[in-house]
Amino acid sequence: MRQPIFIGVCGGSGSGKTTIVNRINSEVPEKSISIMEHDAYYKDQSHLTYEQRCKTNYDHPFAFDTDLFVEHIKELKKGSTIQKPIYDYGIHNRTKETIISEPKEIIIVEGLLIFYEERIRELLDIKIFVDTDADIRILRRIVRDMNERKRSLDSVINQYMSTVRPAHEQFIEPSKKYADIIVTEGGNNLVAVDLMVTKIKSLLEHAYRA
Ligand SMILES: Nc1ncnc2c1ncn2[C@@H]1O[C@H](COP(=O)(O)OP(=O)(O)O)[C@@H](O)[C@H]1O
Ligand SMILES: Nc1ccn([C@@H]2O[C@H](COP(=O)(O)O)[C@@H](O)[C@H]2O)c(=O)n1
Repeated sequence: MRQPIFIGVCGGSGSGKTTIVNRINSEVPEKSISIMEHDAYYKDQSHLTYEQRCKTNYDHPFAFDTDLFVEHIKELKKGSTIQKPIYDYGIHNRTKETIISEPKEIIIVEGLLIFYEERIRELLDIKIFVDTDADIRILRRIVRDMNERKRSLDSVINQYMSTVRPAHEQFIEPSKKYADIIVTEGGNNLVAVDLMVTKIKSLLEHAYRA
């Protein structure tokens, strides 16, 4: 197998990164893509109590174990299999389990800060930024965090004002300039999904022929 192609999908929280990645993944041949979520690499916080973990700033680069993330991406690039951490937003911590991630032809790297972090950015072959207005992002985040991440409305609003919004302005929005492609609206942008799927299928065809 040739070296994998790394496609980065970046954007603010609630922009639709996960939705677009899942859509692309469901439309390409089975088992041709591995997904590397930067969120899975939030630092292990087992030494802290739950109350202390609630106070962590999860939107700052310090919250992530980017060393391990970069090491794992490089392992995949070399053709090795990795043990990817599994993150549980409900307890603000990694679980004890890991999941095997294999070096497929296409590797999608997803996260808030993947374009901000130069050492991640430089490993990406194609960089896509999902650009969604702030009002839409916060509305989506309220619904998702209350339904899926067991958060109260008050906690979502407080977190948004104290860390999510400032980090978006400081780290995420300025990193948009590194994008090769800017996709509006996220997962329901079917034209963007179709373009990416077509590109990936063509890369796969060349990989099999090479
Ligand atoms: N185009 C869209 N229209 C409506 N809801 C969307 C759209 N894209 C994503 N969502 C919803 O918004 C929430 C956040 O989307 P998600 O893909 O998790 O964003 P991100 O990974 O960027 O934080 C999810 O509940 C998702 O179902
Ligand atoms: N324990 C945690 C860890 C992260 N978050 C928030 O998740 C956001 C990133 O995930 P997206 O799918 O929305 O990109 C980030 O903005 C963190 O605030 C959290 O709330 N709790």
